[in-house]
Amino acid sequence: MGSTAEAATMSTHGSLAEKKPTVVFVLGGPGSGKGTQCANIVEHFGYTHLSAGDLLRAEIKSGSENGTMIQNMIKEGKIVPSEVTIKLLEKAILGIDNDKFLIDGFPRNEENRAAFEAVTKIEPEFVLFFDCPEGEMERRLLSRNQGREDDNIETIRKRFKVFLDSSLPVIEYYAAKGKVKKIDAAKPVQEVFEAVKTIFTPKDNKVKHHFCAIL
Ligand SMILES: Nc1ncnc2c1ncn2[C@@H]1O[C@H](COP(=O)(O)OP(=O)(O)O)[C@@H](O)[C@H]1O
Ligand SMILES: Nc1ccn([C@@H]2O[C@H](COP(=O)(O)OP(=O)(O)O)[C@@H](O)[C@H]2O)c(=O)n1
Ligand SMILES: [Mg+2]
Repeated sequence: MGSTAEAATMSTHGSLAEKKPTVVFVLGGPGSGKGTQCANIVEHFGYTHLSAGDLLRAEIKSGSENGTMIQNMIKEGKIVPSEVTIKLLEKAILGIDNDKFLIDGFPRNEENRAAFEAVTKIEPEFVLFFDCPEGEMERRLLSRNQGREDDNIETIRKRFKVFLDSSLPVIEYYAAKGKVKKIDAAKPVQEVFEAVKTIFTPKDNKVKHHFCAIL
């Protein structure tokens, strides 16, 4: 998490439309395990993890002029205007010397999606979608213990509604383009990561492993 906060304060050069990094969007309901699995992917596959929520929380802490507005929206489970979030993502990506990024928790609505596309001209490689029943997500959020102001039952219910009304349509948009890789996220962390690994492992590697196994 520290790395996203640091990156957000680093100097920037050029624009995202120029840098054109490889981007994977990591989506799923609140508590589906996006952050947990992104940490695993970073360790094994050389991506940099950027959580839109972490960047927004760092922006509140930095005392920025938008801080109070962001804080109020997060408390209500609402989606912060794209302009703010995209600026933070852009600054982070341009400040990090890598060309492969996991963008976690973004785009969360149609406005996020269309604005990112218009500003950066970047199409995601694919969209990783962690599919998890609401009851399981609720249990996880209520025991997350990270001191988050939005992990209370009242805000959690609002976040679930925003997910169904605004975020699922974005996933459906990419599904219609054949870009969604759906994962059953209700299983234990390690089992979910086995499924994630299959997606990130290059195909020729899979073939090699297969031959090694039968030799
Ligand atoms: N597969 C899993 N099974 C059980 N608990 C999980 C699993 N994945 C994550 N968790 C826990 O659930 C909580 C939410 O996970 P997190 O990765 O923060 O989700 P998200 O970023 O999607 O909100 C954390 O406390 C995390 O440790
Ligand atoms: N693209 C985004 C991502 C998060 N957010 C805000 O940040 C909150 C927390 O997002 P998060 O991704 O850290 O939450 P989790 O899904 O990880 O639980 C959301 O409920 C929104 O209020 C946003 O406004 N726009
Ligand atoms: Mg998260």
